[in-house]
Amino acid sequence: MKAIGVHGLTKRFAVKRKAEGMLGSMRSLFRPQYAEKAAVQGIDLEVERGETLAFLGPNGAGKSTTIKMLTGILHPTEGSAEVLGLCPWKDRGRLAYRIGSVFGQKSQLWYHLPPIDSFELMSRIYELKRGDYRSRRDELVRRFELEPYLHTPVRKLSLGERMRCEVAAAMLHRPQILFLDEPTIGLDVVVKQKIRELILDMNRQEGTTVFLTSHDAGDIEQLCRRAVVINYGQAIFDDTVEAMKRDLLTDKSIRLQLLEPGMPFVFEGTRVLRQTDRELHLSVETRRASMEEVLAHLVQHYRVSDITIEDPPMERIITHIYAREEGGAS
Ligand SMILES: Nc1ncnc2c1ncn2[C@@H]1O[C@H](COP(=O)(O)OP(=O)(O)OP(=O)(O)O)[C@@H](O)[C@H]1O
Repeated sequence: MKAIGVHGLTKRFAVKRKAEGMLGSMRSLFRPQYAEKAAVQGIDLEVERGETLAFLGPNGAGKSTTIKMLTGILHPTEGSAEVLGLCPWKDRGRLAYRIGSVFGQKSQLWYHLPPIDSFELMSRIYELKRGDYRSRRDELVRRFELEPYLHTPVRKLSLGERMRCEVAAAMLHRPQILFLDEPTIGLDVVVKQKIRELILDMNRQEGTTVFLTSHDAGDIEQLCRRAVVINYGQAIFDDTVEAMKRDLLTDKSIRLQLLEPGMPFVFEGTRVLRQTDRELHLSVETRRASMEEVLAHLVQHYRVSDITIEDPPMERIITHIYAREEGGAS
């Protein structure tokens, strides 16, 4: 069943054009001139219920604007969208009962209240039955380990503590879709990991659809099965995260620990990144050199104590997609 269907979704903003110089500034003050800026340009997208989708793109690509349209915060200039069978900007109120959102840069909790009071207020806003609310709250407090912070005003919590409360708050009413805009920004690795595990748990146990934007490769790899990449407001890639890695992984890295110094390494299709008496670090272009042959060559010519083979980091893969688009290749 479909969770999200989007056709030709477009958003253009009217931005003030500031004339140069003092006189120009005065003129724009009294007679402002506007130009159109296209933030999202005709996006088509279908997301099935229970899917975990990474919605990716460089800064300013139009990700947040798309999420704002899908959650009903913004009206599009053109196009249509259906989220859980509702039009987000026309049925924003009804949709709010069925979706949850976390904006990493913006708190949804009441700043001066402790989280427990925010949860209570939200339960009223979402009109949850008392018994259901209490059992859900207690379950989330246990899973997210929130007990120590429940009674501390949000303003006194650390970013990591607050974000755990934010994600729990977004899940209080058992949303069918969770929109996450940079949910782990600024968090340390341990808290990031915890938040990812909790979101994945929700997806697996409750079938929650996850729509995530993030610049964090770990979020994408660990949370999402599918990736859509947008640039200049248009979708330029739509496939599984696995396929994104497979198609674009044109190199691998091999790191050897050596028992004794070896000869300078030379092999067609490879590049030496570092060679010392005890270490050899190579990059292998897999379209030009077979990994099997490179490994056989290494074992034959060097005394090896340890060997590690690594894929390039996700950041590089995504950078590659953007660069490919910039270069006009398909
Ligand atoms: N209210 C607005 N008025 C004018 N322009 C806007 C407005 N909101 C967004 N934009 C512009 O629309 C474009 C897309 O912005 P958006 O915030 O959707 O990008 P993003 O992909 O979420 O970027 P980031 O990764 O930096 O968060 C940007 O060029 C931005 O400056």
